[in-house]
Amino acid sequence: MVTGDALEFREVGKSYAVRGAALPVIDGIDLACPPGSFTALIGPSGCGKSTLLRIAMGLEPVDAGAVTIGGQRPDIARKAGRIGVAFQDAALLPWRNVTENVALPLDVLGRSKRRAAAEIQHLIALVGLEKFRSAVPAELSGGMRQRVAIARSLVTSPTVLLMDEPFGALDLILRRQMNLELQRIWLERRATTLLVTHGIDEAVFLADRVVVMGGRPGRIVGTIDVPLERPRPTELFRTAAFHRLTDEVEAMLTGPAP
Ligand SMILES: Nc1ncnc2c1ncn2[C@@H]1O[C@H](COP(=O)(O)OP(=O)(O)OP(=O)(O)O)[C@@H](O)[C@H]1O
Repeated sequence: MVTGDALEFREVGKSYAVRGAALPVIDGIDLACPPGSFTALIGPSGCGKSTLLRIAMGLEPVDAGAVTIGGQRPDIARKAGRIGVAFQDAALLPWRNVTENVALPLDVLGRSKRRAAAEIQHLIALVGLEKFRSAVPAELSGGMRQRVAIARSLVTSPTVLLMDEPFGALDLILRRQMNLELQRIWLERRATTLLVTHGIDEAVFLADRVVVMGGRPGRIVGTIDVPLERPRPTELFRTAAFHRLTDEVEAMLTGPAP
């Protein structure tokens, strides 16, 4: 089993230059994700969630504070294959089949695909696509493409998994099914996971805790722990305990009633 690395944001601040002026996007973000934890990040559009993920990937520099993965800089962790990423757009290469798309991060890192052949097949089975190994993306549904993207995100055995609305484009039924699958995969792999989502249900169903952000500049307004046992069944979506938690997240997200 892969052991997750700690992912830590310490007093992170970031501005973008917009028409000559510095526009603060996030400010004073302090967030420690312990090894093997699952954190969901939720907040209004434009509050800087994707920016935080890009910083954690080492793709954006910070203006203040620091982010570390297992105590190291994110760009170093990324180049060592310790970060897996999955986004709303599965972004598969249309000319590559499922096996070749899953293997893509190995090509990028210059690693041997031959040595990883068994792991690639294991991941394809893990996301339920054994029969589609040789299919190209045009032959797959949206949900199947997203499964390929999740298998691809795990192929370097990352210790940290960063997901930005991975199921945002899917309908509710498929989304719930993918939530169950992601839970199963996470229970098997235990990478430290940070999931950005607009779905309060999805956040509570999957995470150990839900971190709520507020906007302009983006900052953390609160955290709600989810003390529900795993594996969590889909019946959970209909329980009072679940609704108490989603109500709590919603209240924090929308602020006090006028
Ligand atoms: N490269 C950039 N240059 C200038 N401004 C940017 C840049 N990238 C993002 N922004 C701005 O930073 C803010 C935060 O964007 P970000 O995409 O991180 O928000 P988000 O919370 O992920 O939003 P959403 O939920 O809509 O995806 C937005 O106001 C956006 O316009």
